[in-house]
Amino acid sequence: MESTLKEQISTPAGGVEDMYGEDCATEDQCITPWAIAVSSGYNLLRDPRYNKGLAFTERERDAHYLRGLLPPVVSTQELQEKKIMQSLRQYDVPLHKYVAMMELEERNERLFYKLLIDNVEELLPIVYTPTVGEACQKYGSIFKRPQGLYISLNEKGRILEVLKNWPEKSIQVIVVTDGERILGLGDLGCQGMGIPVGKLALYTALGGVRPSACLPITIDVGTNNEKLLNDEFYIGLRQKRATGQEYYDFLHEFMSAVKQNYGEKILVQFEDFANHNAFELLAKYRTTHLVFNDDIQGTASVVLAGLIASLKLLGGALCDHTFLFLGAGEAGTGIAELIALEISKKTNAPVEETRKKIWLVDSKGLIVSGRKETLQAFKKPWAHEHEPVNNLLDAVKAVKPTVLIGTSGVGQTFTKEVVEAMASMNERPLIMALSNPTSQAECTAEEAYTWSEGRVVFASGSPFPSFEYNEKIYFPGQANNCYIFPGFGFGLVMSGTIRVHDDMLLAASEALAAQVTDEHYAKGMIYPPFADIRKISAHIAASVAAKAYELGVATRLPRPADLVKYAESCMYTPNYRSYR
Ligand SMILES: O=C([O-])CC(=O)C(=O)O
Ligand SMILES: [Mg+2]
Repeated sequence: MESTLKEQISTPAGGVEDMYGEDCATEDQCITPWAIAVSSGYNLLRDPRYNKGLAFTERERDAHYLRGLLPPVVSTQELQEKKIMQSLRQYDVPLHKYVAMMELEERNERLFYKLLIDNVEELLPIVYTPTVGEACQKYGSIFKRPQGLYISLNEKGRILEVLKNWPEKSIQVIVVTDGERILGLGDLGCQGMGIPVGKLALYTALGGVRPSACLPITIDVGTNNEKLLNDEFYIGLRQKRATGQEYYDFLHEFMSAVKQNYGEKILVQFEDFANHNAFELLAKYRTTHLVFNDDIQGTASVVLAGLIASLKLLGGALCDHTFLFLGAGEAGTGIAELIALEISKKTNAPVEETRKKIWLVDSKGLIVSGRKETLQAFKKPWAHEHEPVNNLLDAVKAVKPTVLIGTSGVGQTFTKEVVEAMASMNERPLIMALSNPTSQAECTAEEAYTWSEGRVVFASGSPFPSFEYNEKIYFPGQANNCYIFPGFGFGLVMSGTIRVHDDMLLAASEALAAQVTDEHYAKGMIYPPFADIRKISAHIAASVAAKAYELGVATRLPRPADLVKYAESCMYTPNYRSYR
């Protein structure tokens, strides 16, 4: 009985499928069909997972009690897509587009993902950075229906019960935040929920994880944001953040409940935690759970990919370059460590040695050995021998970097003087202004190109449009972790991997860099276009899975022979299914 139903479920997209069936990444990830509550008639139109709106066929309208509930016309998904794109384009305000997209997701999930996949370059800045940042700031007013789980201190001792309230049972990926450092916008408390929701939308659209397997979670331990605490529309706990033992005990209850409820292969992505918790949580859980910190590891992997690719434009090997960071938090130290690791693997030099060409500046100036005693643990490896230097411009002059990377969360810090100094020392300086959203970028693409007289190789965390300067068009790259985490996570899930290893991050970087072609290099690009992201994610997933098999942490056996093909065949596609 079960095998017959599974055959029905795995009918190729476009074929007739029992509407009780879920589309599933791999056969053993299928939910047993009878476990799904099925609606018909009016409720079917209200069920975003199955609703097709005007695209229900005559036969489906008869079979599922929809006659009269819809006007006579039968539309196609393509026509629906065209109509919604047209109406989205009429909004001038990005936040209005964001709200319209969220409403679509709540109305018709497949249409939402079809739009996002087919128009990724246009819609990414709406459902993701920069607009998602503004959405979080105003989440109290935007909030209509829960898009994920809210786990607050009120649920202490009952987190397992709360997880069971979520309607979907076969979860593969959780993105969790505690809202303390949302992008470069600071503590947004419970309103940080927009971030896990946005990240998981990309897990599906960019990486191919099916929507029902994704669970956004916001842990609410309070907020120190006075503005929110005094905002009558604030949706979170109205108290200062719990810290210390209370915080760690609560997080521990959460991590234990997650593993108990979903098993060993559930991927937990930590997102936008503050530095002081992010490193500790990652270090604590990476040996017992399948965890990934996007801000430390995902950002590191995407930046390393850009650096590997950029060597075609800059020349030399990675070990020939000197790196200077503004910002020594999760992103800065995460990237620095991965660069040091990659150089170490390539040159056989110990990491302690390869770190020496990587310098970091924090709010107090260059991190140097004289400051070692007062530094937080994650900064200590970067305290090299040097006299004190207390600002970025002087640090650029002292260190003479070939690569300058901004991860401070503070906007407009790559001033004209800083960019000019980089350009005076390097024929082709590489500058990455990674802080998000756009308002926090260290400089704009336009500034980087004009101040360097068009010589810079530039990438930023949030998108900038192409820019014409001296009759030449420049294409800034978007060094955002969304190139990595969807494919990375998909690779872990499809191979049943139980632990993340740094070598998988390196594998993901290499896979992404390998997708940059001569055509892209000719335009000065060091990242491939987002339009190809599904293919890119399949390659990243395959490389990550291959590494997991090599390391013996992948449990899905036998290993598929062609991992790229396997990844592609497992990916969720948003085309409508036919219902019997
Ligand atoms: O969300 C993004 O665009 C990138 C990211 O992880 C962050 O800035 O925290
Ligand atoms: Mg983040």
